[in-house]
Amino acid sequence: MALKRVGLVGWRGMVGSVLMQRMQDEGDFAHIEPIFFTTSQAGQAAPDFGKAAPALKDATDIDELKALDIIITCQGGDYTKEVYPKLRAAGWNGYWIDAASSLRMDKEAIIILDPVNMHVIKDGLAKGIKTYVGGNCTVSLMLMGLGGLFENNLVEWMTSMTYQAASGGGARHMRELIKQMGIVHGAVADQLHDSSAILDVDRLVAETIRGDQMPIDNFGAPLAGSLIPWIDTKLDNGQSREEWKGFAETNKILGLSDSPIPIDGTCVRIGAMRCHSQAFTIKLKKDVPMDEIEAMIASANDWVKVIPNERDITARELTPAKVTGTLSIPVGRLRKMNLGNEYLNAFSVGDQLLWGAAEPLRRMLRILLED
Ligand SMILES: NC(=O)C1=CN([C@@H]2O[C@H](COP(=O)(O)OP(=O)(O)OC[C@H]3O[C@@H](n4cnc5c(N)ncnc54)[C@H](OP(=O)(O)O)[C@@H]3O)[C@@H](O)[C@H]2O)C=CC1
Ligand SMILES: N[C@@H](CC(=O)OP(=O)(O)O)C(=O)O
Repeated sequence: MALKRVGLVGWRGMVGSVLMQRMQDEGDFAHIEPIFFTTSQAGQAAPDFGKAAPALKDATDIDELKALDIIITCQGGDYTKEVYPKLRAAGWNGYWIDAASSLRMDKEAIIILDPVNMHVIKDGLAKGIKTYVGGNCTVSLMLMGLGGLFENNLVEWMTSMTYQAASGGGARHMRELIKQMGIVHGAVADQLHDSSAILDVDRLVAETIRGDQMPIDNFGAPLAGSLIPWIDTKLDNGQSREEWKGFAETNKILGLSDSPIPIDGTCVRIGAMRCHSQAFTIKLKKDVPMDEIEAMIASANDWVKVIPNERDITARELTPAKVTGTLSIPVGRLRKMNLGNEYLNAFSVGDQLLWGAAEPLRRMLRILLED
C-alpha cells in the first residue's frame, strides 16, 4: 500500500523541532511520505530526518497542499487562519493536525490528547471529522497528571494555579530570560563571596532588575528574579485567556461541554525554561481514601508518576529541573487539605513542548496511520 503523503509545516520552529525529534525517535518517518513546507524558504533542500523528501514547498500554495493526505502544522495561529479555510473551501478533505489554538473550539475540530480522550478521538474519526488540534499546554499537562480523577468522575470543581515556563511564549522569550539572568548575575558577580554584605547585594540586584538594562522586549517586564501573574490577553470577566482555556478546553477534551466541570485559577509566568508546573485544589465528589486516590492517578496512563508526599523526594523528582526534556508527568504533594476530607491538594510538572505541544500531534498521526 502506498505511504500516506504527509505535509509538515512549521517543522523548524521550536515546537516543530521537538516534533521532528520525537518522530525520528519513534521511527514515524518510516510510515509516511514526508513533504516539508515553509513560508520563507521555498525551493531550498528539505531537512534530512533519515528519509528522502523533495525540496521545500510553499506553505501557502493551496494546490500543493491539496495533494496531501494529512497536514501537520506547528506554524502558528496566523498561518492556520490564513490557509485552513482556503484549503477546505478548495474541497480538500484530508486530515489537518494543528498545534495552534485557532481551531480548538470549532465544532468541526477535536482537541487531541489520546491517553485521556481516545474515546472522543475515535468517535470523531467514526463521524468523519478531519480536524484534530493539540490542546493548550497547561490543560494537556494537567489532564495527563490528573486524568485518573476525571476518569473516575471524582472532580466536582478544581482550581489550578500555574507556574509557566518561558518557552510558552516562544524561543525569543527563552533567550530573553537567560539574558536577564546573566545581567542580574553580572551586576553582583564580584560580590558573591561569603563575606559580602547581603543587603548591599540584594539592593543592587533589585536596582538591576528594575533598571533600563534589563531586556524586556518579549515579556514586557522582568522575569528573572521576579514573576508575571498574567499570560495572554484579558477577557471581559477579568480572566486571562490562558485561565479561560483551563475551563473551556478541559471540558471539550473530556466531552463534557454540555455539563462542564468548573475549573479556574491564576496563570503565572515564572523563570523556568520549558516545564510548566501547577498547584491544584480539587473538590472531590466524595471522601476517597488517599491510597485509592494515588492508585487512580498512577494507573491512568504510562507517563504519570505519583511522587510520595515527602520533602526529599519531592525536591528531587517534582521539579522542572528533573522533568525537562522528558515525557514524565510527576504528580505529588498529594494530601487532604484542612478544608475537609473532600478537598485534595496536588502539584504536577510537565514539559510543555512535549506533552504540552508536540507529542499529542505525533500520536494523532500514528492513530490516523493505523486507522
Ligand atoms: N511555544 C509553545 O509553547 C507552543 C506553541 N504552540 C503553537 O505552535 C506555534 C509555533 O510556535 P513556536 O514553535 O514556538 O514558533 P517559532 O517561532 O519557533 O516557529 C514558527 C516559524 O517561524 C519561522 N522561523 C523564522 N525564523 C526562524 C528561525 N530562525 N528558526 C526557526 N524558525 C524560524 C519558521 O517558519 P518558516 O520555515 O516558514 O520560515 C517556523 O516554522 C505557535 O504559534 C502556537 O500556535 C502550541 C503549543 C505550545
Ligand atoms: N499560552 C501558553 C503557550 C501556548 O502556545 O498556548 P496555546 O497553544 O494555547 O496558544 C503559554 O504561554 O505558556
